[in-house]
Amino acid sequence: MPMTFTVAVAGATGYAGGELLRLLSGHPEVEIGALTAGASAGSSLLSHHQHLITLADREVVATTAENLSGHDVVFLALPHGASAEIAAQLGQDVLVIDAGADHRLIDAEQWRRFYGSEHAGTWPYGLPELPGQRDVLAHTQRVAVPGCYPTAVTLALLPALTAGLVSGADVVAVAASGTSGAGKAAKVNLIGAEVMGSASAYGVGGVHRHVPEMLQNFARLGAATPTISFTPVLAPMARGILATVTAPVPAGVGLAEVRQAYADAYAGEPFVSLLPQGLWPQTQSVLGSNAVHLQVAVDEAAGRLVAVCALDNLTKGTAGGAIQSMNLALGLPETLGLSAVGVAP
Ligand SMILES: NC(=O)C1=CN([C@@H]2O[C@H](COP(=O)(O)OP(=O)(O)OC[C@H]3O[C@@H](n4cnc5c(N)ncnc54)[C@H](OP(=O)(O)O)[C@@H]3O)[C@@H](O)[C@H]2O)C=CC1
Ligand SMILES: CC(=O)N[C@@H](CCC(=O)OP(=O)(O)O)C(=O)O
Repeated sequence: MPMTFTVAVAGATGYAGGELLRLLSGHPEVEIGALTAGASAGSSLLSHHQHLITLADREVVATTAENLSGHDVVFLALPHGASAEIAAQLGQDVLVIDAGADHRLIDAEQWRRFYGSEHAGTWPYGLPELPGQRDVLAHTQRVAVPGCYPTAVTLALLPALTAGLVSGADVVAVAASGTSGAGKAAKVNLIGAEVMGSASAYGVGGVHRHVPEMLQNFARLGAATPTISFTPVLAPMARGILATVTAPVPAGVGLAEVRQAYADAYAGEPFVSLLPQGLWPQTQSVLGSNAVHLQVAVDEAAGRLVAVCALDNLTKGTAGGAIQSMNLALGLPETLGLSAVGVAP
């Protein structure tokens, strides 16, 4: 094993690629190698990410197996489909970490239904907080990084599911996301005049492609027949996700029991925190960090547990989670190069 690992980033000009490079620039055990993209190959990295000043001399090249070869680690931050295509051309000896969705789902039929293409197969899922998942990630050359909403919704409900306080049926989740979650490609609904001062729901009615990923995670956590109604909301901010997740809880289950389950489940977690009572998660507190902030309540009149979760979609929701998984797969300390401290205000 080398002391320093060489790392390539495909999709370097996008938002996920940019966040990967911001974090990798401060990682003590990596050396940044090839940076690739699509149509913008041939341009300077700084023309896409002015904040990455320490990489000012770098040029973006085409996303080819040849340009990505010769590295210890390859991060894929490409659109769905493109990552599976290039991944199939990379050797088994290289650690490949896919920030996209191509290798997340187990069920090929669900993939076809929500993504409308052929299933590329299933890779180990890069959510170390799932029980037993650190062992899986410690012995893998392939990682499928979770979607940003599934990370928030899964971590919001994980302790309640593993403690048997909720069954995973009749879950309702509403999550507001910053616009960087939609990527950097120009779209009319993302221009300033449409987004500034306005929040809007989209993907309503069980059609968002993160639904099967959330249900898959609930099943991993013991839910026999999970169901979820998920509504994403576009919020007028660049980064951050605030997810409110509710589920039926049996009569007699009180806040003290619920809080204990969350405190126990996340006691040793470096990035996931149950906030002290009275504090509610806010996106500004986690921005730029790999932190996940949680708070819980029991709505006795409604008979539902309420869990609120905040994370940064580009950090724990993508690039930070990817680097956390990389650290585990390379045998490095899991938290290396990552911070749990946000940049508020
Ligand atoms: N943004 C987020 O919060 C999250 C993103 N993800 C996933 O990460 C991946 C990247 O997302 P994001 O950064 O937001 O997207 P962006 O649109 O911001 O970036 C996409 C990147 O892929 C490159 N690219 C596009 N098409 C091709 C192609 N055919 N061949 C090679 N390169 C190509 C683009 O290069 P060029 O400049 O040349 O167009 C760009 O570098 C996606 O799979 C997304 O779903 C996952 C979780 C959260
Ligand atoms: C605000 C916004 O548009 N968010 C994206 C989710 C981003 C994400 O997690 O990406 P994957 O495509 O890799 O799953 C969306 O809803 O499609």
